Amino acid sequence: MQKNNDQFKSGFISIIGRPNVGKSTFLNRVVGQKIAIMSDKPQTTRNKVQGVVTTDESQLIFIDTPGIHKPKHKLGDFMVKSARNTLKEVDVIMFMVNADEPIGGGDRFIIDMLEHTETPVFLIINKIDLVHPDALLGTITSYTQVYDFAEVVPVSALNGNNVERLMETLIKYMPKGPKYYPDDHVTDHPERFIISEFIREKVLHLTREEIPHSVAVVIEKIVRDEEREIIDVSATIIVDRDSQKGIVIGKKGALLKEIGTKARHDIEMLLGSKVFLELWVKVQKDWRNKPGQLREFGFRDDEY
Ligand SMILES: Nc1nc2c(ncn2[C@@H]2O[C@H](COP(=O)(O)OP(=O)(O)OP(=O)(O)O)[C@@H](O)[C@H]2O)c(=O)[nH]1
Repeated sequence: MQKNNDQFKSGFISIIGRPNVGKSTFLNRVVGQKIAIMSDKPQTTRNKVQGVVTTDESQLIFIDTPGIHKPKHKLGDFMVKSARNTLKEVDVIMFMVNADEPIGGGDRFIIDMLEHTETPVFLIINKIDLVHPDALLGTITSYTQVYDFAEVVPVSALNGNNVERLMETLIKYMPKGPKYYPDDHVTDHPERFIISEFIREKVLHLTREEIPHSVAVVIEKIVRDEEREIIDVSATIIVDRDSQKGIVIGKKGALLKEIGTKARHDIEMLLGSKVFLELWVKVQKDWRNKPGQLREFGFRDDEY
């Protein structure tokens, strides 16, 4: 039953943590739809992705911030700036860490960033399915010794263990507020962005360590062909170096074909239509260090 409007609670939650701690996995679990890219390689989430969870009494709006790390090049600067600014705007910060790894330099870097924030910070110990409960206590202590967390919640984003309790606790911290989004709204991003992320995800999965994060995907067109009842999608995969172009294409184009087949499947699910996907590969040297090109690929400094 819908509660009275003056009882409704809503707010914004930022998920931060070192790359690979499971932020996207968590988001996908609570939102219940594949909207944030998942990968076993670090730093695959580069744009802010919002997931919206609406219940009868509340609406939680999640911001999946890029993995915070010490900036190594221009792209890193964009990511850190974005993460830092979101911390000020939200109602709760979820600081997610790995249950099976000790506190490290990357975590301390984030904790330093949290020093000056007044927003309540939850310590989320993820991947508890990988550790013995006895080991958990030591991990918790190592974090609570260095920061005064508003809540400490161990979860497994993968199998859902304790996620429900985390959601209930989050709701407690939300202020009274409006329903910002309609009930069926799960993401703010246009289909274009999600499609490019699907393709990028396949490139990263299928090329393993050979292609680092130096890959961008630009969607050239999405056109519905009413007669053929098909959607034509054309996209360009942009890499740093000639050698990477060869890797992405593969022997006689085999890898590019596999990337295309897998991405097409996801895009068809998203759009609910048959899709014809055309992929190109282009070399654009050193694109990560050129602000002009970063903007062209969708990284906008002034948005943050
Ligand atoms: N065993 C286990 N694995 C998990 C859990 N949550 C996430 N993973 C795995 O950890 C890896 C990284 O998960 P992601 O969700 O992509 O991590 P992320 O924090 O979004 O990574 P970035 O986008 O790089 O910041 C994937 O292989 C997940 O399957 C968990 O609760 N248990």
